[in-house]
Amino acid sequence: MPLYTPLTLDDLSKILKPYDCEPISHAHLSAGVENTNYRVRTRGRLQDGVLTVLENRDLSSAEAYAGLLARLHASGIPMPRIWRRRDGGHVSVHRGKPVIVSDHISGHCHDVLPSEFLPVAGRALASVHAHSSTDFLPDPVVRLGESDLQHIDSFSDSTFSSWLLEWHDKVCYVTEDDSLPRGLTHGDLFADNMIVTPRRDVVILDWENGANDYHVLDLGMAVLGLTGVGAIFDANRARLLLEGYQSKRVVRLSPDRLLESIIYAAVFTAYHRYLKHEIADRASGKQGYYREIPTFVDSLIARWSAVF
Ligand SMILES: Nc1ncnc2c1ncn2[C@@H]1O[C@H](COP(=O)(O)OP(=O)(O)OP(=O)(O)O)[C@@H](O)[C@H]1O
Ligand SMILES: N[C@@H](CCO)C(=O)O
Repeated sequence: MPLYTPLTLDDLSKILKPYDCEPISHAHLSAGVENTNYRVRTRGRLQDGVLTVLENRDLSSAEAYAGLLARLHASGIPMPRIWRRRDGGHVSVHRGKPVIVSDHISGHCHDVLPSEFLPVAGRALASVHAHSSTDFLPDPVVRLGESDLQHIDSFSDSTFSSWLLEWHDKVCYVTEDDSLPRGLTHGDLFADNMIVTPRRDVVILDWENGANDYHVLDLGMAVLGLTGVGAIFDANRARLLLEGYQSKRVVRLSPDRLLESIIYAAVFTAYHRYLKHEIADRASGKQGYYREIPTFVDSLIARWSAVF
């Protein structure tokens, strides 16, 4: 992945001063595509940190995001603790870009979550959905608005544009049903946003899509993010994820509603992959990545009844 903001030990030393620690060593974490992440070992803190340059936020949006992370961590959500500066704030600025630091979580970040951890991931998502307050939660992020839909018309892969628009038309009603339970959602529960710890728990990273949204849509995103093997939906993996979720959260899931929520999450994700890797950043090394999603949706529809 591209390294948007290279940082030297000297840069880190300046950034970390308000957190009362001094960097000893640092290493770029190359897995993410949106932000720049470095792991840092410091004198002053026992636990390593992950320093994140929030590449797509201004200072006030970064402060709101950091405040959300701090509140959610304090309420017991399984996520890294964000570091607080001496002056009580969480955000520093490096060359005009906002920077936050969180605890580094030891463990393993899998490309494909091994199936034995799917119930654990389901339980972790249920604990997110059990969060009771909606104070300070951002508005839904997993949405395509009018300008997105107009933009799709201009994509040079016209087969893909038609696929996006047709499916959006069929399933967008899932974002408009106010009778459905809503509350805290993660909005991007893919394997690369989870660390499996040595205690075999799951810690959830990257809350950039965190919002007050429909739980079923978030569960749909998790099915999209965790049940594929290659680009193919696996009914047994979905069963394990849903069993874990339902072991902690007793809800009646409508298979049809969940299927359409997964497809909405798929349309949203495919659209953003196209924007990111085919238009905005053709050097990301992920060209053609969006094509996995229509393949996933075909296999999902063919195999969905095997889940129940
Ligand atoms: N607190 C942490 N502890 C351990 N590893 C971390 C931590 N934060 C990030 N990482 C590692 O860095 C990778 C990228 O992190 P993250 O997903 O937050 O970045 P991003 O650029 O926002 O990525 P994307 O938008 O592609 O999901 C993770 O997949 C994980 O391997
Ligand atoms: N989960 C997204 C990446 C954004 O975090 C994807 O698979 O394209």
